[in-house]
Amino acid sequence: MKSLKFAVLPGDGIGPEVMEVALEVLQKAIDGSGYTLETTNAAVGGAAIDEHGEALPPSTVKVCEDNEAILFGSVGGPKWESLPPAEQPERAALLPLRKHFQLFANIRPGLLYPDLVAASPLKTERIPEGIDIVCIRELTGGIYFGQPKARRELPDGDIEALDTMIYKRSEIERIAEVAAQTALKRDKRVCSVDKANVLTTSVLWREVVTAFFAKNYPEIELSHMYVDNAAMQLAREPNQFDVLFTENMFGDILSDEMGIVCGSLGMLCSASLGLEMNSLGHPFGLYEPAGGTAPDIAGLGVANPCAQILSGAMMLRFSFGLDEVASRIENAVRQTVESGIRTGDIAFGLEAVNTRQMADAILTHL
Ligand SMILES: NC(=O)c1ccc[n+]([C@@H]2O[C@H](COP(=O)([O-])OP(=O)(O)OC[C@H]3O[C@@H](n4cnc5c(N)ncnc54)[C@H](O)[C@@H]3O)[C@@H](O)[C@H]2O)c1
Ligand SMILES: CC(C)[C@H](C(=O)O)[C@@H](O)C(=O)O
Ligand SMILES: [Mg+2]
Repeated sequence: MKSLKFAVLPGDGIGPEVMEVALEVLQKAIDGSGYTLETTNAAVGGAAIDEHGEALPPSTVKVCEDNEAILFGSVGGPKWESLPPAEQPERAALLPLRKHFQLFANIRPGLLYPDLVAASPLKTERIPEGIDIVCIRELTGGIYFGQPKARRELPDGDIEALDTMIYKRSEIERIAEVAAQTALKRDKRVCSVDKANVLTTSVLWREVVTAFFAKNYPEIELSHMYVDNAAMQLAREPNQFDVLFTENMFGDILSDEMGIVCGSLGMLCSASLGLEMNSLGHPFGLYEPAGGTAPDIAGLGVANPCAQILSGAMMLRFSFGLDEVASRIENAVRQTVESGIRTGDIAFGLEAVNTRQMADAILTHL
């Protein structure tokens, strides 16, 4: 038996709830395939603060380093919001993990099945065929990581705080390559989103992206859009996009918008990849739902597990090369949703099921 060796970091809030059933789905999907799951659990986020006194204990980093991929839940929540900002789960665990493994390429598919259009806040006639776009978000640069970050009291008693937005040409080129490779497997259209009418980093972004595509990928149709317009266009006509390509913070904001336009954040999975390969010769990656710990429904057992399950499918595809198994999981999720079995966030008129029932239905479609 060959083993699929990955780290499991459930985190906080709905993280452990959706992780538990996602692992069952992965297990069933590989049953009889000659593979076995070899998972190692590690504490992260608020759960790790409670257990070990820090959000990202060295032992957790070690577990991640010793594995071929990371399946991540989500971190954060009201319980830890009163801690000093630098110690909070998001900043002290998730961002350092992304940086540590240089996971600069965040891939978030915005897929709305035709049967689910009623769950989108958009009018059905605007999206009769559903939605199929993908957001490529730069994940280890920009204002999230730029130094200095500071907060200080001024002589007149006022207070100021600053974040710094920095991009290097090399950082822009390496994520442009990911956008291009993604587009080549799709409709060969990339829309690069920036704020080049205001930001210096965006001026560089646009220059570098334009030159990069002209030189390396003339067959791809490249367009540029300001981020404010992109936010509006995404709500107006999402299918005008094929690959939506942008920097870190714009991608964070636009991908949540894409999530709801595609029915629910509970459906939005993601893969974060770098250049490092695992011992199997596939990209090492971190796979996580794009949404958070959903404190408003955590503990109730009603969260939508699809984003976590689909993140697991992305892991099988990218980090283990198991395309066929990944597709089977994606089909099982799709068939379940199409059969009308839905958690509350996507039920819209149908009777809502809970996390367990949703997962059971997905299991029966495998
Ligand atoms: N990757 C991560 O770890 C991650 C991502 C985003 C937010 N967060 C953290 O999560 C906490 C809550 O953040 P927030 O409330 O702004 O965003 P959120 O994504 O947790 O929740 C926003 C809304 O979406 C809903 N939602 C999200 N996932 C869902 C699912 N699977 N099923 C059903 N509904 C779902 C929630 O119920 C809520 O109404 C914060 O601490 C935030 O920093 C973590
Ligand atoms: C929790 C937070 C740090 C994170 C981000 O902003 O990248 C999240 O919102 C996401 O979209 O993955
Ligand atoms: Mg986000």
